[in-house]
Amino acid sequence: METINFYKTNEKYGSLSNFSKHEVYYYRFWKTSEHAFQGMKFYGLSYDHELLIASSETPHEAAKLGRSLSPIREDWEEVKTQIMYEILMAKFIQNYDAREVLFSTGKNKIVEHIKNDSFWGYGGDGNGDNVLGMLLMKVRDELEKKYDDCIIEKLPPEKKFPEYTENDIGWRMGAGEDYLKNWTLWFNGLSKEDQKKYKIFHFGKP
Ligand SMILES: Nc1nc(O)c(N)c(N[C@@H]2O[C@H](COP(=O)(O)O)[C@@H](O)[C@H]2O)n1
Repeated sequence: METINFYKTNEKYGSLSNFSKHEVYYYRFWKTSEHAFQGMKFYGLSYDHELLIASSETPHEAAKLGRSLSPIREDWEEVKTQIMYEILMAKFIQNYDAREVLFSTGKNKIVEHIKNDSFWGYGGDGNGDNVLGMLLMKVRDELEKKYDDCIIEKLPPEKKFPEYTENDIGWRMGAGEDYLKNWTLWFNGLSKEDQKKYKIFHFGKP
């Protein structure tokens, strides 16, 4: 088994970094998964801080803000790993090209090669916890297993809500609106080949 190190976003495995340019929808739209992670430190606590991070231009700015603004959520240490997992799931479901990079790591070990972070990364001497690498491997293994099933199980909006007509107000509010928004993000994140497969499965033609 090889070890795959990643750090800089312009390198081969750069899409695995939270700093890679992949938009994520997680409670709201964020420019990168780093924006999402840093913003969640203030979720339900300070909308102003959340908004400041959401509107920051780069993931570096988002990280700087997230590490300097205060106070952060009291439960942050307990919830941060689960939140990172959910954000990564969202990122790799919603971004086909990033998912391809993740899948290209095969069964190999993934390590965030960062010297000054011994929680999320390898920590300089290899004794770091590498939590980000562990989560990426978990997301990779779960998505690889479920992806095909997911394509088949996720109903098109018109099949999920057969009572709604094409211009129904139900698509612009409540459950119909949420489903349509999430479904569109999910569908747009599929490869062209998977979109075709999905249409054939549900509608009998691409
Ligand atoms: N590029 C980069 N620079 C650093 O200094 C880092 N610590 C990281 N690691 C990433 O930072 C995020 C966590 O930040 P907190 O310190 O918990 O606020 C997470 O995305 C790590 O992957 N990256």
